[in-house]
Amino acid sequence: MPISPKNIKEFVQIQGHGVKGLADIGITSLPTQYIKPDDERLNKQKISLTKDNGEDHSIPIIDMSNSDTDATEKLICNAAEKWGFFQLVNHGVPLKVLEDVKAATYRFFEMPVEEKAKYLAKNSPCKNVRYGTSFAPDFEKVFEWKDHLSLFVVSEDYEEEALAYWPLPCRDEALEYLKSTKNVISNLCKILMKGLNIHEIDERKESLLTGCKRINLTYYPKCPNPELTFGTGPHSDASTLTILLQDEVGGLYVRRLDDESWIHVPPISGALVVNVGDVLQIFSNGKYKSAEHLVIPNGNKSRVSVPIFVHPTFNDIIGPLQEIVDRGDKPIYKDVSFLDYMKYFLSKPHDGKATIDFASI
Ligand SMILES: O=C(O)CCC(=O)C(=O)O
Ligand SMILES: [Fe+2]
Repeated sequence: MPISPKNIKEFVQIQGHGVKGLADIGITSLPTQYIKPDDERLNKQKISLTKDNGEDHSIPIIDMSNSDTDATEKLICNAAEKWGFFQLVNHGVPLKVLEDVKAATYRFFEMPVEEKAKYLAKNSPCKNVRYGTSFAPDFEKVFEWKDHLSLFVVSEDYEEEALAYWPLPCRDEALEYLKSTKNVISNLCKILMKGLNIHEIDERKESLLTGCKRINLTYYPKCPNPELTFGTGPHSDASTLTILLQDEVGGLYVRRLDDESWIHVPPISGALVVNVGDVLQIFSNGKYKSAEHLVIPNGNKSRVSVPIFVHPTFNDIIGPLQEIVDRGDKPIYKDVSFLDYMKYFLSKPHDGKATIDFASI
């Protein structure tokens, strides 16, 4: 079936075929709606090597099973300051849980369009379950080459809602992934707070850091011209922390904080990629940094990833943490409502690190 650029939006977004639908009918060149202007693309000059003269320059790889916990904690806080990104190995989440949620992602996206379309925003029986494409297609001039299923976890009794509404091909696996990552997430929060000299995490603080979560099952189909587009455009996350499971295909790049070049995040079997989000940069008054990152799709294979965005609740106000202000540090961010922050993030295309200006003083 030939597709003219005129009906791309109808086919991909409105009918819900997604970009996977375009890949499945075998398009051989990228529709113009996905082509980024030349000066915005990731060209080779902007990429730095992960290995140079035998030296490894990639983001830190941190082994959580190291018996020297002080040293591990320092590595984590240091990575959050200097990179905003690191990979965790031996984190305690069973490999099977990770493999199962990747397989479940394929199962969801391989369903017929009629099944997936039941979860489009206009059809979904639950507002916390959303199937969609690109990032913010209502606001983007150029779309991103990806489809996703977003599962929001907004309350303590999320399990009941999940059992009732999450799509069956991925429901149990996504729930298991969520449960199995709970410890590592709370452990990371504790360590990162300790690095700010905050030693007590009461219920209130726990909720501020991790009160809501969103799991995205993300599908980047094989792309006819990957060099002309983004699977995910340059952005930093609006989260406190993001825990990301990627498969073996690769294509995730992070912007280095020192020289602003982009560096590949090499897939490591069983590892979780962790990144600092804008909210933690704000909470820490700029000590921890949310780094920009992007995804280039692959020309030969589809790729899946499963991020968990960990964030405050939509009733929370975010700003530099009270302990930091009480210590006398001059706040560089003002208090803003997290709901407003999120609304702002979702009302524009991905635009690098610009969102955080919303909270800058
Ligand atoms: O798919 C990935 O590797 C990263 C996706 C991402 O950065 C995001 O969804 O915020
Ligand atoms: Fe991201």
